Amino acid sequence: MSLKHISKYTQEDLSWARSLPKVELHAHINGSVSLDDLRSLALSKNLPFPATLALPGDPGFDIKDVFTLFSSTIYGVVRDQDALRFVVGKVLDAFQADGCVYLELRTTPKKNVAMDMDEYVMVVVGAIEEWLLGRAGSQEGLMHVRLLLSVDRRHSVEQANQIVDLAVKYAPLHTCIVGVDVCGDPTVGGIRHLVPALQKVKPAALKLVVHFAEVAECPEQDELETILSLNPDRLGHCTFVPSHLMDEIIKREITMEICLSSNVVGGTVSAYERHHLIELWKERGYRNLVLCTDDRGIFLNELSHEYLIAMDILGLTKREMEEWAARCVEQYRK
Ligand SMILES: CNc1ncnc2c1ncn2[C@@H]1O[C@H](COP(=O)(O)O)[C@@H](O)[C@H]1O
Repeated sequence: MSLKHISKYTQEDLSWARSLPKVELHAHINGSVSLDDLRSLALSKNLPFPATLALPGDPGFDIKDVFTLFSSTIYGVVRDQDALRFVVGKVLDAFQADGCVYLELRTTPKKNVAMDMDEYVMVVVGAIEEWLLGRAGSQEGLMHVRLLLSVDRRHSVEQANQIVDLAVKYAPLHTCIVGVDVCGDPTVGGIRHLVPALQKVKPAALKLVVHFAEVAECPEQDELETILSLNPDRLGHCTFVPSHLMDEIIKREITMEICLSSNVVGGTVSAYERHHLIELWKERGYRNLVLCTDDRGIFLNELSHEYLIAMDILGLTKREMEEWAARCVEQYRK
């Protein structure tokens, strides 16, 4: 797993990577909070929290276990407004401490006993605005924070419509809301049924970001073509993209969100040294790539770790890495 992998770096390397101004575009809120923070939260609310969990690094841990962690543990704790506010604050603190200067979070609005989807979005937005207000005028450069509302591939088209409508409704009122993401366990179900809802995103001047070819077994053969027909702004993972579609992505200069540790720890890529980033960077010469953490609470991967790992597997110098990071900052932190 990533922490073991980065043990070869010196403290000086880590400090350098942390001090580098960085962009994070692919971070799920409930996957970015640390399990220790969730444990404390559960304790303070008298909620059950398993003594042992299937965790990254355990034998046989794979991407299915990530989704089990969400359903069996994390959502059992993050289930009211207080908990959600706490989680958002912790995630923002963590990214700021890691040298992130532009953070695009994403989260799936949820209806539960404590709130409906609309209230869920307002709690997240309120927590972000409060966090930013609390740091206005501080010595540290203020991180820019933006938010995508996620549609889960298991949602019905009605749920997806509700989420897209929330993004359309709130984006003009809250500048942090910038678009819609499509996420969820990639091993279950396709997304064709969601197309009528997703088609409304771009005409509303919102970004469309989609998890793309994350696992080898694509639920529906033509799913990838369908996604590309929606003209997405960014694609996440892009692990199992057939060559002709990769040509198309590159021709259109779509940004790819590269999640090294998520893919390796989740077992969809067998080793960092075999990650598709290497082919994209070296053989295809593609540069519209942004390193991301995905679920740093689960994978224990700071964004600065991802930078060190990428530098290592691509054989880049610190200067080259600084140039890459600076290009990302220039592109996203406007
Ligand atoms: C590992 N790769 C991944 N691939 C696809 N979707 C993922 C994911 N990691 C997380 N999520 C999605 O994000 C939700 C948790 O954050 P929020 O409750 O929305 O903040 C998960 O339930 C899943 O749908």
